[in-house]
Amino acid sequence: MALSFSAKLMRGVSRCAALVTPKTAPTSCRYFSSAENSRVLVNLNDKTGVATMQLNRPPVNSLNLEVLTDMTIALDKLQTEKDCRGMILTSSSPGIFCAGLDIMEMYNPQEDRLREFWRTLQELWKMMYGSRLATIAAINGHSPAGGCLLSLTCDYRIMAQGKFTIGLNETLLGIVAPFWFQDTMVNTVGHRETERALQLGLLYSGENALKVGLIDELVSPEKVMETAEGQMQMWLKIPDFARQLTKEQLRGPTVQKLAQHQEADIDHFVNFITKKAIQKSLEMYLNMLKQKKK
Ligand SMILES: CCCCC/C=C/C(=O)SCCNC(=O)CCNC(=O)[C@H](O)C(C)(C)COP(=O)(O)OP(=O)(O)OC[C@H]1O[C@@H](n2cnc3c(N)ncnc32)[C@H](O)[C@@H]1OP(=O)(O)O
Repeated sequence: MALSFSAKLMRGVSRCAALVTPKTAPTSCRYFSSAENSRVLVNLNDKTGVATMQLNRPPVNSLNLEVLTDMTIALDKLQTEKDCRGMILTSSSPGIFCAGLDIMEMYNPQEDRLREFWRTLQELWKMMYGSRLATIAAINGHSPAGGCLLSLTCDYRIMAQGKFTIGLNETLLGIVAPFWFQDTMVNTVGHRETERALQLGLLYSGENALKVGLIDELVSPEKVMETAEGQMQMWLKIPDFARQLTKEQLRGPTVQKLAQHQEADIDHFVNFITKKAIQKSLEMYLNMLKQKKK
């Protein structure tokens, strides 16, 4: 019998999210670590109640089914830790925050896996966007497409200065950002800027992202984490219930919209991505990525 998503999540939690304290860990830090979930590195500081989740899938932290599953399991686990109040999302590879969805999941896909991949992304998005935790994205490198989406689910974004870019560039791949990607962007930068950004597949420099409000701060790469930690302290000064209810009022309707159309969105995604013309566009984009290296 097929397991529901939440049943899979629970199975995953008991399987891999045990809290382990390595000998070298500071006593206030608990690490969620096991060979199985090392694609995301998570630790929770018991003194501050702040967790750090690092994407850890070199070379570019592209999001495949396994990474998305591990993130979902880790976030679920953190949210059930009553002392955990905030989370900083970052990458273990300075220079690359996240290259977005793993294009190989969408190129020549097996339908069952493709469906599971998309459902897991939907679930992660709903959990992140509606999280009870205060969430801050410490964007320490490039953040296109799904990487930008992940950062947009957070409450605050800090990006590293440099030649890094961020944006929902799906149209450059010949694909279309679904309505809930668009909604998240509209809620952040407004309708007009989203129209321009999504149609043109804009990848913003840090300076331009700051101008349009896609990020909240632009700091030198070595200051990204300490800025995130400082900002988190401000968010945690607010009583949790007041902050959480306010977030729920603002974001709840957007989350509900996807929840109500989730199955139709999966059908639409599978139907769209498996079209010959779309497969051709993905192939050309993958070739372009490879050519860029030569
Ligand atoms: C209805 C449909 C909706 C679908 C919504 C889709 C959302 C998405 O997120 S689609 C993915 C969009 N992502 C991108 O456009 C980013 C593509 N990548 C890049 O631009 C760059 O890789 C970079 C700026 C993120 C990093 O550049 P650099 O450090 O120079 O690294 P390389 O380009 O050499 O990449 C190394 C290696 O990784 C492969 N790769 C990069 N991104 C992806 C990806 N998203 N998925 C799969 N593979 C990726 C790249 O091809 C290289 O592979 P090798 O040549 O085999 O080493």
